[in-house]
Amino acid sequence: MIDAVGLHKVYRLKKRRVTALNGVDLRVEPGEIYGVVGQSGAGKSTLLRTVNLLERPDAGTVRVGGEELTSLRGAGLRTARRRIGMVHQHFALLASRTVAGNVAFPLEVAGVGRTERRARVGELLDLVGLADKARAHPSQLSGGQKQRVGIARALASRPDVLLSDEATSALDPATTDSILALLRRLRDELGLTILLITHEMDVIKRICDSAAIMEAGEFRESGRVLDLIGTPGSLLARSLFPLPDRGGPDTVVVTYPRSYDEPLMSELTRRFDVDVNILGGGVEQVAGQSVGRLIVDLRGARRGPALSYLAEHGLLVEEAGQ
Ligand SMILES: Nc1ncnc2c1ncn2[C@@H]1O[C@H](COP(=O)(O)OP(=O)(O)OP(=O)(O)O)[C@@H](O)[C@H]1O
Repeated sequence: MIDAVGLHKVYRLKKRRVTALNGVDLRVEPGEIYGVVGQSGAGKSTLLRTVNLLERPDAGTVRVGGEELTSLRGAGLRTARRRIGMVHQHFALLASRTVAGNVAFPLEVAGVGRTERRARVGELLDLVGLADKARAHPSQLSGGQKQRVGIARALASRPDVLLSDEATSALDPATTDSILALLRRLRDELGLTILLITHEMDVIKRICDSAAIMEAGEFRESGRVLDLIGTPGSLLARSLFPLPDRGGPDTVVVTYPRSYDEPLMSELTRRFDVDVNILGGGVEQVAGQSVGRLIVDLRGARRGPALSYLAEHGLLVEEAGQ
């Protein structure tokens, strides 16, 4: 659905040049929730703004739904952009307009008639659970409610793609949960494709199917979240499951990249007569699976076969020192 290839962007300031995108390739499949995570200055906002051509890349192409946006300008680009909604961290609502007026705004700009506009605004407010707030003004709403208005407005033109610029960063944890749940429901019900940027690993863990870790204008790694977690040396796995820096020569890191019903650790003790001492780790729900990562001391004459047994069962085993 989104296919961006070879994106480069350099900002030229008075005394220096800042490379915000340095050869980024991004592919987001239809109906996928894709998260780009990185620290401040990594280039996430520039990437997001490049996907809908609010920022024109110096090099590279952007295709959305098969259409090459980088080849469009003017009215053609404006029409193509209607297929892409955008949600902002600080909501960007018009204070003087009611909730309904804010949601109606893009429809007015697009020349949609009054009767159709009213019906559509009603549908959208229902969709985000704010039907009773149509006449309220933004100042009367909580942060979570404001973001729901932002989402309803972004969906007004029935886009296929939603871009989310740190949509939950200004919200408390419980409200963040409810907005993430809403985004997932919208993906499921409307078949939306969602590209979000965030500095919170938790957002990746909670709703993303795929993710990229961005640093200094580049993707350090990218792919399906569960595949990345199961890849040796994965930065994403390390960030999602920080482990204590402990252990010695017998210590391994064991990653479960999907849910397992079998009690593998006790099986290991029984079958191979090894001592298993868990030094740290955790199990979390990621992309609908119970995924875990443990740092374990594993000792005994049959340590080697025990580790092979884990690997044969699809677990990733890495020596802790590596
Ligand atoms: N309009 C601009 N003019 C000059 N430099 C810019 C501009 N926009 C971004 N930059 C610079 O480009 C780099 C990438 O910025 P960008 O905002 O894309 O990163 P980010 O990962 O989204 O960070 P943040 O989370 O802080 O917004 C930074 O060094 C930033 O200072």
